[in-house]
Amino acid sequence: MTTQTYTQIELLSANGTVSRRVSTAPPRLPTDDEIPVIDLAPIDGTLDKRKALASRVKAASEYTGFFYIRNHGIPEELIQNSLSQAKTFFNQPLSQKIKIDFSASKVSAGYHGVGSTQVNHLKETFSMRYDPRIDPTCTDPKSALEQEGKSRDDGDYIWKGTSHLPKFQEVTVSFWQSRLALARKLVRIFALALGEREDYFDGVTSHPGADALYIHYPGVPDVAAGSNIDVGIGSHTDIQCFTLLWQDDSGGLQVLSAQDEWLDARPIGGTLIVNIGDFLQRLSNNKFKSTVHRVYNRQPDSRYSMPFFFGFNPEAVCKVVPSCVDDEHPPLYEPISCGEGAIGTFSGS
Ligand SMILES: O=C(O)CCC(=O)C(=O)O
Ligand SMILES: [Fe+2]
Repeated sequence: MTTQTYTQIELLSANGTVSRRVSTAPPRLPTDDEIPVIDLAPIDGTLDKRKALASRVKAASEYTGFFYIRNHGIPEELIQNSLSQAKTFFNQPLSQKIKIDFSASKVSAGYHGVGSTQVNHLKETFSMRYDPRIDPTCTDPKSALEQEGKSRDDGDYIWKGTSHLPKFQEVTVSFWQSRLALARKLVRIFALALGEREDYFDGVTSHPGADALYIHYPGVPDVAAGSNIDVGIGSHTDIQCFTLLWQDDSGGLQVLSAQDEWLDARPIGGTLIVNIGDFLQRLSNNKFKSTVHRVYNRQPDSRYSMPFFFGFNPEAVCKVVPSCVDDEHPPLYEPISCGEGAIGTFSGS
């Protein structure tokens, strides 16, 4: 009989640095229950179909907090075009990329070079955030910007510094819009999965957190020699409600199982990954799991991924969802806003 051995890791969460027990065994493939592939086609079907979908989402959210989605409605061509734009952007000389330096941006968007965020990693990122001007459901973007105390120029910074790249803005915005629409549909499934009416969160998603990243993990030419360095993203949880993640074929994403073992969340063609973030775990009174994950890119080639982090309206104060509270499960958390929960932890990483 083999015995499992464990070690402790330190990781970043919305509650600061926390320590977790982790098996020292190499990552294994997840079972179908641990990280299921869920067909999203019923999302546009009848209420009964949406409820059946919600019960699958509930099971996955309560177990590992990660699942793949198939038939998500985002055209493969748009994903591939976005990937080409990401590659074109990162292939530029550093002098060009830092024209949209993240630290000089007024809206926390832009370029982060290798080694510039607090999570251990070897990666560079391009990030954009929610902008009412490109949200097709926003009827008055001008006053929305004024309310947030922002000007058009703040949001234009990343587009001005990339305007020499043909179609970069057009494709990047279009991919962002398609994931925003998908996230707004999915949040209604989460509402059902939590035992509420499906419009429960609608009021807090009019100008939601919607941060989209292009990530480039450079390859490690001599993997054996580099085996001691961090190659990817260190262990962390995502801080908002949920993440929609596209990853290329490289592999390397590892997810902590309910039994504290690393699972290999391998890429599956035609799918995106959805994972629960800290804020949704909090609103669910810990029923849904915001799960620790990390990325290793131990290969000579570059790895690319494109995550989209979805949160609620930053100022909306949200309480633990009533259906997750009863005499035996009193609320574990005070009401808080998604913006407050994320303060200090979002760094474009
Ligand atoms: O690159 C990936 O596959 C995952 C990225 C990630 O976990 C993150 O950016 O929070
Ligand atoms: Fe993550």
